[in-house]
Amino acid sequence: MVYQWYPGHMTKARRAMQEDIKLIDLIIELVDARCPQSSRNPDIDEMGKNKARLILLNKSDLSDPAANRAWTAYFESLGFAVLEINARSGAGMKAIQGKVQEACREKIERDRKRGILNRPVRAMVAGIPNVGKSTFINSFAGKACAKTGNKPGVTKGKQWIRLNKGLELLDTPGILWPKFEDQAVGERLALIGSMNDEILNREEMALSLLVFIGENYPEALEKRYQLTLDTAGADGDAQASLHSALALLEAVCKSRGCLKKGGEPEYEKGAALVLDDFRSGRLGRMTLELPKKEA
Ligand SMILES: Nc1nc2c(ncn2[C@@H]2O[C@H](COP(=O)(O)OP(=O)(O)OP(=O)(O)O)[C@@H](O)[C@H]2O)c(=O)[nH]1
Repeated sequence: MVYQWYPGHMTKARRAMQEDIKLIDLIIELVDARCPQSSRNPDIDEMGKNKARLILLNKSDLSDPAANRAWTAYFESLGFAVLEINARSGAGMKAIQGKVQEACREKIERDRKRGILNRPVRAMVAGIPNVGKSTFINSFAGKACAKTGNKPGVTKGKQWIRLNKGLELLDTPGILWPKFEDQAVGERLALIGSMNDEILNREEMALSLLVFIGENYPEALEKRYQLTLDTAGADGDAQASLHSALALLEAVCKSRGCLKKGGEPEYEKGAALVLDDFRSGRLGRMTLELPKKEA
């Protein structure tokens, strides 16, 4: 689905979410495990401040396992329940119930003190576009369930998916919009494919991705493109590193046969290939950002 980021759309999404939040106990916040900070909107912390929270690091099949652990520890240190999942394959789903209990411990305790026993936890899924909300709902609740709310004109009011005696899920996810705090956030969101590629410069994206990979996962370049990294130019000099990025893209083009008739590299094609290799995980599991260390 292609989204247009205009204020009217955002305001509407935010208002809808604020209404829905009143109905629930728990927010299940999906973030992209490849860039958990850039793919969340911290406004949710304000909007959902009185609600329990479970953060799901989705697409963890594509992210670096060590980074997943670092992010889990980071979000736990902020007081959230956290779980790595793969909504597409269903990996991690079995552990969700336990995490829901963990996140809602206070609510369950409060209910018990008031003599309310076994009141189901009501939850909503929230996240930015393309983070995997629908896939998660389908996979978690089962395809048949998630579709019941999808009948225009038939459905009135809110649809709840009863997952078990203890948990009900609002069938419409809350849409958050990304927060472009700085250029790096926008770049990471573009790299994971959560923005329309048409408006972006694929060559520039591929160049900065290649530099990032060369610095952080050099073995991936060797494995996928048979490139051995020449460290010349990696001395922090912007001009030099741009030069080496171009050299990298050129080498990728040569290695994968992205060449024009005369043998010149076809950069556009090579760039598209690098982006696709990254997004599909063919370059290996990678994470674009790590939690910031507290000073
Ligand atoms: N590799 C991988 N892909 C996933 C995972 N979860 C979802 N996807 C893919 O990510 C893409 C987006 O998933 P959706 O479920 O449509 O995301 P959404 O958040 O509902 O998107 P919007 O409807 O745009 O808000 C789809 O191509 C999914 O197959 C996952 O855990 N791993």
